[in-house]
Amino acid sequence: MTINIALLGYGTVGKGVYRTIQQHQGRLQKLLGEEIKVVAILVRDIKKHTAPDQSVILTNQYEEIQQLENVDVVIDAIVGIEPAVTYLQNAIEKGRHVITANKEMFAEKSHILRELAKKYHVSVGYEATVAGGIPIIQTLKKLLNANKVTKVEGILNGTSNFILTKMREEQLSFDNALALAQELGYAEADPTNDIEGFDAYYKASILSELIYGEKPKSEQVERRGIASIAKSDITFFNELGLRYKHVATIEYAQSHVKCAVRPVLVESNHPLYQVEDVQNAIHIEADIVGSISLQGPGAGMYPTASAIIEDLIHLKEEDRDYTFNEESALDQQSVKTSWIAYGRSALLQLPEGAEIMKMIANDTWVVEIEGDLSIKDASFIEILGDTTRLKEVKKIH
Ligand SMILES: NC(=O)C1=CN([C@@H]2O[C@H](COP(=O)(O)OP(=O)(O)OC[C@H]3O[C@@H](n4cnc5c(N)ncnc54)[C@H](OP(=O)(O)O)[C@@H]3O)[C@@H](O)[C@H]2O)C=CC1
Ligand SMILES: N[C@@H](CC=O)C(=O)O
Repeated sequence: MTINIALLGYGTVGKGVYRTIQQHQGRLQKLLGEEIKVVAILVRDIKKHTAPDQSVILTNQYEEIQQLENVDVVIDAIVGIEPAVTYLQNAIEKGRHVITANKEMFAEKSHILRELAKKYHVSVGYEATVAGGIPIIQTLKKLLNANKVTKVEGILNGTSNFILTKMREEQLSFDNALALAQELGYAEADPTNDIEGFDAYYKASILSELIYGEKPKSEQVERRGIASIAKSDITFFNELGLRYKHVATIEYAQSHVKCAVRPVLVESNHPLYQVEDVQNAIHIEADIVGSISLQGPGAGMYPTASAIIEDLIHLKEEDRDYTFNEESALDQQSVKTSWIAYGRSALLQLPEGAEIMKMIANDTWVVEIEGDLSIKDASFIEILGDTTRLKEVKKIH
């Protein structure tokens, strides 16, 4: 018996999937009990490509793939909401399992595909949509069997973490670091998605739907990118013991999902401080188990292929609702958060109740507030980690 696959897209991810299936055929056969064969590949511009094997149909017409009678699984490694969602709907209606790496599409249209898949008794795999090679979806599904997840915090975009690391470590300009991320296959076709936080927001949204059964309302999401962070700021804060990281947070509070994607400053004893280059990391807080952290490559050809192959292995698993949204006393507690107030004007805008803890450089203060800061301004940057370790300096003025 053979599991026949149609691959939509033959770029970084599509090629990674094809090569992985070829190179690990023996292992896959042992796991699945069947041979795995890519029978067709869809691309947009056929002139750019050659079929990797004579037996593989290479086409730019989806209808050709839809008409094939022997396809069991369709893997989506193309870009954007349409035509991907229509292709996958058609595939499901034909009784095919689908696997997607396409976060933009899945963040928007997951409900349509999952409902349709239930009706046609097929599965929808989406491990590759979040955090590249980190098996976060499977981990959460296992965790959610017993736990209520109270908060998820993490670096979910490999490209922006790579850029921030290269700007700090190698003094690369923003543009050169981005160009390198594109060359390495980490960035999205439109890298605005990476650097402006859309990609991390799509991923947070997918996690939110799995954990809380609902997506954050886009108009309530604070989404800020990294494009305005200057190399001089990175160096300045690095010398004070703080690293810029682009962090996504999701939690359930006051009966709705709260989501933010923004640059923060991380102190050296915080786990995210060491998460560098294209690495992603996810910290999960859950009520029974406590805290769990996962770290691994967040983008690239083989890490993403690994996530897609995992979905192949879990193909016949049922999709069910994992959500526990009852609020606990813990959800109601307001915690203190630490911020850098950067520049004299920031100090003048401090909200009532804010406490100035110390001055760590000229015109740079650590302040503490209850809960989140309502002022969304670049002169306030949240700090993660132990701020008592930051050195106090004498006031200069
Ligand atoms: N790169 C990464 O690290 C990761 C990417 N992803 C997601 O995986 C997907 C693919 O990413 P990636 O491989 O990097 O992208 P690439 O740009 O490298 O490749 C995209 C492929 O899809 C094909 N394609 C795009 N649009 C269409 C269309 N409308 N019809 C047919 N074919 C189309 C392109 O064809 P052609 O070559 O002819 O232009 C190309 O082969 C994206 O949704 C991305 O968000 C997810 C996790 C990680
Ligand atoms: N562009 C994305 C690719 C993986 O999801 C990223 O950089 O994280």
